[in-house]
Amino acid sequence: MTDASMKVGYIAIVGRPNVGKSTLLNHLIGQKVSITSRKAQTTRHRITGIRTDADVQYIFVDTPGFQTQHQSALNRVMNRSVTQTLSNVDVVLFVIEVMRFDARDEKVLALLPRNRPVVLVLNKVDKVDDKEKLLPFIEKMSALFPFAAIVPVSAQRGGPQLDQLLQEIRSHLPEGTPMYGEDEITDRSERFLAAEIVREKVFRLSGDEVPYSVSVEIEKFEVEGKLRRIFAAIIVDRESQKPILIGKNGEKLKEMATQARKDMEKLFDGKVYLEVWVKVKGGWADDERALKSLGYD
Ligand SMILES: Nc1nc2c(ncn2[C@@H]2O[C@H](COP(=O)(O)OP(=O)(O)OP(=O)(O)O)[C@@H](O)[C@H]2O)c(=O)[nH]1
Repeated sequence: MTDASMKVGYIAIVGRPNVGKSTLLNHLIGQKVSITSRKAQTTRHRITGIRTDADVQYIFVDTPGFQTQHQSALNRVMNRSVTQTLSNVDVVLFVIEVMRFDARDEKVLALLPRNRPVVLVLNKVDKVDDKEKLLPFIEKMSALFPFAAIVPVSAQRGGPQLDQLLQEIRSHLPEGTPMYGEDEITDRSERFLAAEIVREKVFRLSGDEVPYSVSVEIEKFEVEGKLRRIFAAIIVDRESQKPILIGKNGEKLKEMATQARKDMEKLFDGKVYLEVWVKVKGGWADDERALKSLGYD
């Protein structure tokens, strides 16, 4: 299929943690693909969201939260990933919280490419009572960088501002042939998305007690007509972290699994049977589980 009037391109979303990048992505593609959480830094994977309209295909690249507080190896890798992402896209969306521009935003600003269009997205405008204050803020921001455009939005509420943002992005995309089918919203597998959903629930429901080293592995993913059977392991480093996730009488784990299952059913548009358990990395629990799972079918 070659269609000269079709525009196709990559868009990176950058910004310090918690400005609403994941929320924005979810609204722009109309489905919950990237994970969001009140807790900063939950997006560790590079996630691609795809939106296909009649004459344009937007391929969104979500980047890990830009970490400016600690200089761990992980954070350095994350920052490097921001830089790499930016050198491979057609448009950069730099997201900040409207009326706020702090030292952390400044560090992200320093990474922005000069040879690509950068659109400044002022998110959370719903929090601004006095809209008159907006204009001076926009003026202040436009003096900092040659932005291609400055668009105020509420990623949470959506509305016409998001259409305006899409139009703005479209104007910077090159003409091309669509790379994905119309109904594809992500090139990530359902397996990957299932793991992301479970991981989001872990962060949402266990507050600050759980370290970022927690990961989720999908050990089995079976599809039977419209039913999906998903077996997910939450992997922790130490035995002592297990009870935090499991909770009293297993209640916390049960709640995580219930919420995750509901999200999955919405996303996959079908029934989900979900089993979630906590596993200590490299521990004996692996073997026990492996044995147990043999007898499942
Ligand atoms: N009031 C308001 N809150 C918003 C808006 N957009 C996002 N939020 C909230 O801001 C918080 C952070 O949103 P995320 O989308 O997880 O932020 P993020 O930038 O992806 O964060 P990291 O993954 O940590 O980099 C959540 O509690 C959102 O509900 C908005 O337009 N208005």
